[in-house]
Amino acid sequence: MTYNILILNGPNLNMLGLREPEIYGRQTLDDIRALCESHAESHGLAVDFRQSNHEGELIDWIQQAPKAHAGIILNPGGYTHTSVAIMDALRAVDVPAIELHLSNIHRREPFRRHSYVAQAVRGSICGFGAHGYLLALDGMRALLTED
Ligand SMILES: O=C1C[C@@](O)(C(=O)O)C[C@@H](O)[C@@H]1O
Repeated sequence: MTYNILILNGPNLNMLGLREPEIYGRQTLDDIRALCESHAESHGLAVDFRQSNHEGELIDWIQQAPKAHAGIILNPGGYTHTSVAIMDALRAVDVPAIELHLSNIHRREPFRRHSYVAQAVRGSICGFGAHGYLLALDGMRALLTED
């Protein structure tokens, strides 16, 4: 069985490669998409990889996920720390979700230590750069095959 995983990227992640490379690395979001697609393929998963700078669009995608996706991996960008609405959307759908950050949000400014999204997900991964996406795919596969 091939599980289709929705990977959502929030605001400013389209700027990866240019954006604060000392924090987020030099890989672009397209590089990360390619890494995810090849990792997924070799692990019996399919990925639907998306990015939006708009909170409502991310919420629409979360709401629609149960129609086509077995799990959600979400890097909410700055909405991590502000969005009750994204937390509520994740709670509204019966699909397991994993929160992901490239940087270690616990070692940065104090306002990044709080995540609304963390309260609506099965687990969180942060601080491993682009490799975190692959860890999240492995974690999602384990969740789906153990459930
Ligand atoms: O946009 C981002 C990226 C981020 O989610 C990360 O991947 O490390 C961490 C957030 O605090 C920040 O606003």
